[in-house]
Amino acid sequence: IDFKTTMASVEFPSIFLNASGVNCMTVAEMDEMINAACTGGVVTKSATPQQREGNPQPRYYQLEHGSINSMGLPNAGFPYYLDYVTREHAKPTILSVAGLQMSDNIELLHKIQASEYTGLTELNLSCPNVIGKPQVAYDFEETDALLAEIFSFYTKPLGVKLPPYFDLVHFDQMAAILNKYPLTHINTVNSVGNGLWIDIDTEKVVIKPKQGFGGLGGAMILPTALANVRAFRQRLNPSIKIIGTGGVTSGKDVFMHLLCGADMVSVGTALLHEGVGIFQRLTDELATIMAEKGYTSIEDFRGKVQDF
Ligand SMILES: C=Cc1c(C(=O)O)[nH]c(=O)[nH]c1=O
Repeated sequence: IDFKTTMASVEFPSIFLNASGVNCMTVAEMDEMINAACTGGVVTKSATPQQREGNPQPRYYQLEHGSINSMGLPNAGFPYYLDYVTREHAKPTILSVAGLQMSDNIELLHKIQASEYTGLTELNLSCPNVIGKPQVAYDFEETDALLAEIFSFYTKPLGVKLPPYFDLVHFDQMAAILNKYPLTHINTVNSVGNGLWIDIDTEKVVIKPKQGFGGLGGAMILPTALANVRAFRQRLNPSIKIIGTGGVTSGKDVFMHLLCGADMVSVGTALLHEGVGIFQRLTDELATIMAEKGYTSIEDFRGKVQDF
């Protein structure tokens, strides 16, 4: 069974990607993603105009059923990632960018528009860990204004990385905004913002930044991720594809994301813990499920989750 897929006329040899932020900070990590079996390509760490150290450590902690992080957008800086994605690679790249304010986002997209890069870009509207900065995608007016400004000049393939929403009216409002713009895709969900975990022996929080508040990932956020994938698939123009992210640790989870309508699936927390070998495992497990059910193509079941 081949799991290749096409998004914005870019052919991905597999539906699997890394979640931005995991295994994608350096050339070595991005090359490892591209060279690994069963990956569709690589998504870069969200790039800011300048290189950033990020928040003080410890800023990541593994929980029993997931993770909590307040990395603070550490990255090598926009030129580093633009240079990487502009070079030839065996598989496609998605350049992730995250401004620290509106003007950064506009500036970065002007630079990409003017560059040689013709691949996909993903605008991260959902970083929960830049101290003092709200997630743009929770401000509907700002998101609308930003996309209007961007699409007044940007003509290359562009998607957005969204935070999870938890209210059906918010899905309606956000989808109505997104449907106004020629987006190639949405990537949903980013981490569930500002969770908290405590070590009861020390009675202290487990990460240093933001008094222990950080974005949640991993198995425990799978139900939230599935709801966001399904809700946006139901509401968005079919031309806007969906990268399903959040909570994937097994072929079953991939199958559920696809049933909800995901076109591609990305893996964060589980990739960090298992390494790039996870993509062969997810491929094999998904193929086994499909064989058991008599499906020969993802199109046999994509988006076909049934109501009760
Ligand atoms: C880009 C910053 C992000 C970060 C971070 O660098 O703190 N963590 C996340 O879980 N999601 C993000 O979008």
